[in-house]
Amino acid sequence: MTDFPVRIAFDEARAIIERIGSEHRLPSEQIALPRAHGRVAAQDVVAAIPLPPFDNSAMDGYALRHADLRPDGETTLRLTGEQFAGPSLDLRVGADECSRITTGAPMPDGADTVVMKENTAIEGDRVRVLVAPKPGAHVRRAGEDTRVGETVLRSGQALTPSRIALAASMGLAAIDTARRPTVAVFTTGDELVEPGLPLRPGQIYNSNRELLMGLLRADGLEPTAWPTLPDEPARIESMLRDAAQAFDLVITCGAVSAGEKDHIPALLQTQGRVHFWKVRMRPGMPLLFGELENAMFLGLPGNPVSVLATYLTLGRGLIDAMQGRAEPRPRFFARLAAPWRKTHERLEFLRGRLRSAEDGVLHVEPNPADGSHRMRAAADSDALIMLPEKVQEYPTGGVVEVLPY
Ligand SMILES: Nc1nc2c(c(=O)[nH]1)N[C@H]1C(S)=C(S)[C@@H](COP(=O)(O)OP(=O)(O)OC[C@H]3O[C@@H](n4cnc5c(N)ncnc54)[C@H](O)[C@@H]3O)O[C@H]1N2
Ligand code: MOO
Repeated sequence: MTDFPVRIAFDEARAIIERIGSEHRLPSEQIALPRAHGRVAAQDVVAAIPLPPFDNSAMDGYALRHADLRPDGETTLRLTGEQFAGPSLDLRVGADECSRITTGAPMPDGADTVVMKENTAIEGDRVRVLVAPKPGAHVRRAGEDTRVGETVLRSGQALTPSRIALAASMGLAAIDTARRPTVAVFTTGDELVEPGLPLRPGQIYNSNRELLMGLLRADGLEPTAWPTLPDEPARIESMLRDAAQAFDLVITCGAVSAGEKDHIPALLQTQGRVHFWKVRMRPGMPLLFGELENAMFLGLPGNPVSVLATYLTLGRGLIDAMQGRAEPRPRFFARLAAPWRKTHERLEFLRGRLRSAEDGVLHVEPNPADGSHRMRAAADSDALIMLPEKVQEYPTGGVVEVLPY
């Protein structure tokens, strides 16, 4: 008898992870803008200044009054000043006058239109306007992008470079963001050898550590890799406890299935807490989610492709929830470029390669090597193909959800 759900549906696993992750939301901290990239905003940003802050020119040329231009043919204006991008010189353009202006420079008083330099000829202090611009041409109006008081960023949004740049253009030097989880990464198993060392019969190189560290780093985290756990319960317990006291999230891979050396589920049941064990998905079925000491605990199955699939489909969601990310990640759909037949009823995250054709349709080519140890197939692919529970036949051209990686 267990007091936690076992062999649950993927959607249920995702819902539990999102709920528990949000309950363990990390505190927010104010952080300098250059360090906020990739984090999640923990405050709304309301525009305190308009954007652009003042009327300014969109072109290098001459600022003039449109009313002075002759409707038929050229007009000659008197050049009375020059305003470059920089501090405003408080210039004024009067009747039949113009002022030299550069892109981004404030519009002189009186001027309402800019003529591009290329459409003029200059003779001493006279400017001939060869091609008349339309009224108001090439003027960027104060506040046309953002008005004062508008909410331009919301708490829970991911801080992309464009959003950081928007905050910078409002003059913000720092922003409240969710603290990023600290993550301890463990691999397990007496068969593992670090790359660079000789391999003895029965041993394999540790590839999951690089995989998991890379996935976490690509999501903006700074994970810490611990030495590989031996298949020995006392040492596993002491190392995992150490990590769980100091980190927000502990992620292990391996030792969560049914083997005699799969010690992690028992450890969590007796010394921590299990929120669920085993999800009806392939790969990744023996996934374990719980808590140990102060940390959230994610026990990923050891097969390398299971690590990839469980991190992308559930691990990332936990990290998002812990940071209070409210914005759903974009979803993508594609047409199968070849038919597929599942040999089981579980939800499958098959690997495949995306390509888009000129008709604007995204296609995905399934890789037939579907075993969860087939890292080569995962490396040759660039997306997980989601094949729902129960359905087993997937015809060519059928629409499937894909998760690019
Ligand atoms: N009787 C059962 N056997 C298995 C079940 C089951 O339900 N009943 N589930 C299978 C499924 S599905 C998976 S997935 C695996 C998961 O097992 P574990 O999470 O306990 O992982 P391990 O046994 O430790 O390792 C599995 C596999 O992956 C290799 N591995 C482990 N760590 C690494 C690493 N860091 N780098 C590269 N490769 C690694 C390991 O050598 C094994 O080959 O269990 C099935 N069995
Ligand atoms: O579900 Mo396991 O993850 O086959 O590989």
